[in-house]
Amino acid sequence: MNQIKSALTIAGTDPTGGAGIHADLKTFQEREVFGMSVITSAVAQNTMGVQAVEHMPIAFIEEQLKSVFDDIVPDAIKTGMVSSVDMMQLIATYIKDRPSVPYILDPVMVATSGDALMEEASREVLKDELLPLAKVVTPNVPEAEILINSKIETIDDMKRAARLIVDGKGATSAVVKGGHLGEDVTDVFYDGHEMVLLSGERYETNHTHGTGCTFAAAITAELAKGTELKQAVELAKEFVSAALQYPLGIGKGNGPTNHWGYRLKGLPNQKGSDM
Ligand SMILES: Nc1ncnc2c1ncn2[C@@H]1O[C@H](COP(=O)(O)OP(=O)(O)OP(=O)(O)O)[C@@H](O)[C@H]1O
Ligand SMILES: Cc1ncc(COP(=O)(O)O)c(N)n1
Repeated sequence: MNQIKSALTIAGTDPTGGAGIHADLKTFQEREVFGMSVITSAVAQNTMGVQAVEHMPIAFIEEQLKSVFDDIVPDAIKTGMVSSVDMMQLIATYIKDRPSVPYILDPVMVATSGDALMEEASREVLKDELLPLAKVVTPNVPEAEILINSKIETIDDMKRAARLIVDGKGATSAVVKGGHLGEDVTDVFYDGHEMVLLSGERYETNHTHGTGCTFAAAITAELAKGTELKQAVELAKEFVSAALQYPLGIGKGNGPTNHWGYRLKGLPNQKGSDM
């Protein structure tokens, strides 16, 4: 029997289940990877916005990390909401200690509702300490603008951003996501050699809560299973597209995505096998 692969998400919570840790674990499960989680911050939020945030004490985040790593070393690690400099520096030590485990950095800064999820003071540490460790970094357009300190208005700007993040800042690869760039939902993937445009149909839906988390979690699950990098990103794009194509219709605001949408579309789960 093949050993089941596992993935760890280090992120914040969403009690309504659409974003953060919850979106990640649902995605891992759908991709047949054993999901584990370390909570950085408990967020009282829903599809309408963020109501309150409690950050976990650093010592307790470390206890959680130790609990996981003393027992089950993950096959891939993803970070989402990591608010403070101290949290980033702690997490960086765990990632550096395991250079062969792919690390996926979703540089979550602001929720869809506009609420801040990362302290401004953490931006430089994210750029200097986490970015160079990342196998893939997945900024949306506003996040990429902060990473490169310049405006992004076109696909060419997205390509320039991806180049600066990889060639300039040391990530192995980047996907600059286009969900916030007008009518187009083209994402730009760059791995230092190849620039690939990932295009897809734009679905007219406000059920987009957790889209970014879901996309990065799908990449994480694929890398945990050993899928090649470009293929992992392409599969994740199909996964998140299907999650938007079949909205669930719940929530009073920006509702959650449908994590089993890809099954309705008949996309394969494991390579070569239909669900
Ligand atoms: N309306 C849409 N239809 C189809 N695909 C979309 C749509 N909106 C976003 N996407 C895709 O979803 C993924 C996440 O993109 P986006 O730029 O929205 O990230 P994000 O800002 O981190 O997520 P969120 O909007 O949840 O905060 C990308 O692959 C993007 O192309
Ligand atoms: C705990 C947490 N992490 C991340 C997001 C961003 O979600 P999105 O994927 O919509 O950008 C969120 N709203 N809450």
